[in-house]
Amino acid sequence: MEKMITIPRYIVVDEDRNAIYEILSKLNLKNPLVVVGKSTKKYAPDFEYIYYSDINLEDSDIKNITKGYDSVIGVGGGRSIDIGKYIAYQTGIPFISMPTTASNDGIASPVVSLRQPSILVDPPIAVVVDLNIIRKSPKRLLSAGFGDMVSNITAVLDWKLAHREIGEGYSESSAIFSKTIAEELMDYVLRDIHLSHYPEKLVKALIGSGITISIAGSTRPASGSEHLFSHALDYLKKKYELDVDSLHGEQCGVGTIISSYLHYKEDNLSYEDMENIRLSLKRVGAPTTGKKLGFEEEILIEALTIAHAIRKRYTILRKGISKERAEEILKECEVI
Ligand SMILES: NC(=O)c1ccc[n+]([C@@H]2O[C@H](COP(=O)([O-])OP(=O)(O)OC[C@H]3O[C@@H](n4cnc5c(N)ncnc54)[C@H](O)[C@@H]3O)[C@@H](O)[C@H]2O)c1
Ligand SMILES: O=P(O)(O)OC[C@@H](O)CO
Ligand SMILES: [Zn+2]
Repeated sequence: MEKMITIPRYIVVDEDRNAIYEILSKLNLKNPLVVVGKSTKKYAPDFEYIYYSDINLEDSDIKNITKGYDSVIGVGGGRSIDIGKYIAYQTGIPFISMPTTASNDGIASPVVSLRQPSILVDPPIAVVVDLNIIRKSPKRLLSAGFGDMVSNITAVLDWKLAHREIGEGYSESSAIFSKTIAEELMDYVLRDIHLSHYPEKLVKALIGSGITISIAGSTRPASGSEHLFSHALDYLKKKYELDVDSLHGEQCGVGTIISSYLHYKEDNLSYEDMENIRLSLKRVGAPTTGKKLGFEEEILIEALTIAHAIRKRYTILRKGISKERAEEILKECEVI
C-alpha cells in the first residue's frame, strides 16, 4: 500500500521508570533484546542486553542476534536507537525506543541513518521516555537535539523550493506540522531565559519531527540543505580521518545557519527569523561557528561545495556552489 502512514502506537513521556514494563505487557511482548550503549546500560530495563558496539552490522546473519527474542528495545542516544531499530527491522520484530537523551529526531522516526543516504524502516511501535533521565543527560546532547530540530525550518523551505522549481511532491500537512513544532520550540528558547521546560519540550518536538517523517514517507520535512552540509562534514571526517567528535545535531545546527542565510538572500526567510535561528542555537549552548564545531576553514568550505552532491535531493544549493562563493557565504553568515 503506497500511502499507508505508520506511526508509534504508544508514546509515553513522563517520570515513570516502570512505564516500559506496562508497555511491554500492553503489546504482549515478553522477551525483548535490549540494545544499549556502555554509558547508558544503567538505564536499561531488566532484560537480556547487547552493547551496540558489539553488533557487526555487516553480519549477514543479523537474524541470529535476535533469535529467540520477540522484540528489540533501543536504550540510549542516537546510535543505540538506530542500531536497535535496524536489527528489529531486519528480523521483522517490533522495536521500542527508549531514548536516554534528546540529541536527534531518530527517537520516533521511521529512519535509520547509520550511513548515507538514510533508509526508511518501520517506526518504533512505542516510544518510552523517562524525563528524569533526559533532564540529567549531558547538556551538550540536549543542545545537539535543538540543532536537529531547528533544521526543520530550512528543510521545509528547501522542500517548498523543490516543489516550486522542479515539481517535487510536497505534503502540506507534514511540512506545516514540522515547521510549526520547530518554530514553537525556537520561540520558547528565545522567551524563557531559564529554559526550565526545555528538555521536555525538546524531546516532544523531536518525537513530533519523527512523526512528520512518517506522514511524508520521507525525511524531507526534517532534512534539507543543512543536513546535506552535515553529511558532507561526516564524509570529509572519514575521507581525511579527522579527529573531530562533532555530533549530528551540532553539525545540522551550523548547517541551518548557512541554509537560513541562503534562504534569506532569496527572500524565503526574513532577516529576523534568520537571526533568531542563530540566537536560539546560542541560547541552548549549541555551536554556531565552524570553529566551535571543531573544523578547519578549508574543510567547511569543501563541505559546502560538495554538499549538493551527497544525495539526490534538490535544495537551495541547487547544482552546487563554487569554492570561492562557498568561502564568501561562510564569511557572510559568520560561520568562519
Ligand atoms: N534515525 C535517525 O533519524 C537519525 C538521525 C540522525 C542521527 N542518527 C543516528 O544517531 C547517531 C548520532 O546520535 P547522537 O548524536 O546521540 O550521538 P551518539 O549516539 O553517537 O552518542 C551519544 C553518546 O551519548 C551517550 N548518552 C546518551 N544518553 C546519555 C545519558 N543520559 N547520560 C550520559 N550519556 C548518554 C551515549 O551512550 C553515546 O555515547 C548517528 O550516528 C546516527 O546513527 C539517526
Ligand atoms: O535523511 P537524512 O538526511 O539522513 O535525515 C534523517 C534525520 O537526520 C533528519 O533529522
Ligand atoms: Zn537529523
